[in-house]
Amino acid sequence: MAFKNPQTDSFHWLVDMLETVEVGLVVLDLDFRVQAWNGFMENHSGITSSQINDRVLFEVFPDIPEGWLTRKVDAVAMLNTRAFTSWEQRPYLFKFRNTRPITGTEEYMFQNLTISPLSGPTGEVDRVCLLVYDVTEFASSKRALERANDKLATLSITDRLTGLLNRGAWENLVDAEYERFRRYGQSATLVMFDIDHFKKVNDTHGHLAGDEVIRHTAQVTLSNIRQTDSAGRYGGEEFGVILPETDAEGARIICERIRTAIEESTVKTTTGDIRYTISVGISQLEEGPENYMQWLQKADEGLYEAKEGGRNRVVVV
Ligand SMILES: Nc1nc2c(ncn2[C@@H]2O[C@H](COP(=O)(O)OP(=O)(O)OP(=O)(O)O)[C@@H](O)[C@H]2O)c(=O)[nH]1
Repeated sequence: MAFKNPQTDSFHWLVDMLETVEVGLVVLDLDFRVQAWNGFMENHSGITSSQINDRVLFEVFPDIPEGWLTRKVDAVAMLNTRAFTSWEQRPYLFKFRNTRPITGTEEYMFQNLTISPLSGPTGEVDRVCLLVYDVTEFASSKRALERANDKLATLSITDRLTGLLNRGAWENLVDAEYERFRRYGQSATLVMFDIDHFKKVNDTHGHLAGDEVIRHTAQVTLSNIRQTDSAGRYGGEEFGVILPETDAEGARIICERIRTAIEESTVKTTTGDIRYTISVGISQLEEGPENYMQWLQKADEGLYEAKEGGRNRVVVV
């Protein structure tokens, strides 16, 4: 390690210690010329202290964000105070490959960084010391945990068969839409629909083919609604869609499109081709329902009427 001119013998053991410690230690003068570079930095960069000694850091490591580090170091030197950056703000300063076996999935070493002012004999800050901590294991497990939590959060609101919202999540949105109407008077329309004679599909073609029909229904629905609309699987073969800022007539057009698309399509399964239809109930939110459940009930009445009226139709209530 290139600590220049250690003054006394007793200084050597201190240098040895800093040489072997599992933390990166770099001393820079205020022109960013490297004055010290310990074993950790040598091992991970492949650059020895004699190779980098007195060279400008940014010339050896062009990846280092020069503007950012300059601002940090200037502030440290001017205020004579330490600065800290965590891997969450900036994953690393030195792009070192991650070599740890346990966290082998991470390509680069995550680093926390401390920058400390160092004063010369006159008491003026004329150097800074960078301490580079390898926090890959911690960062890696935290990121894995975050990914797992995200996945769990998604799973807990998603219907496995169709990828639509599950009943609980969808009902929460119906509730939220109802509250928006109560507070801001923003209208919305609710759609409930159900596959006609679905029991016969299952009985004739089997449960797996029935599942295929349910999936197909979800796909047709998704491809006919906007991103701001929310589709959910309400029950076995019953679906719901919230259409914000849409009136009943607008909803009827969308629902007719879905109904026709399904009527005209064929689901090909290993047990044969399946043709099927759906019945649809529509309820625009106006004064009347006292809670979201009553709104749901109204749309369901429309669905019931559609079934009673002969199925394969859309009824607005
Ligand atoms: N394959 C499959 N079938 C399901 C699923 N969930 C519910 N079912 C079936 O869906 C059928 C629903 O039947 P019914 O409620 O009698 O209604 P339907 O035969 O569709 O008749 P109508 O609604 O009156 O037109 C039942 O046979 C359930 O077993 C599922 O996830 N997969």
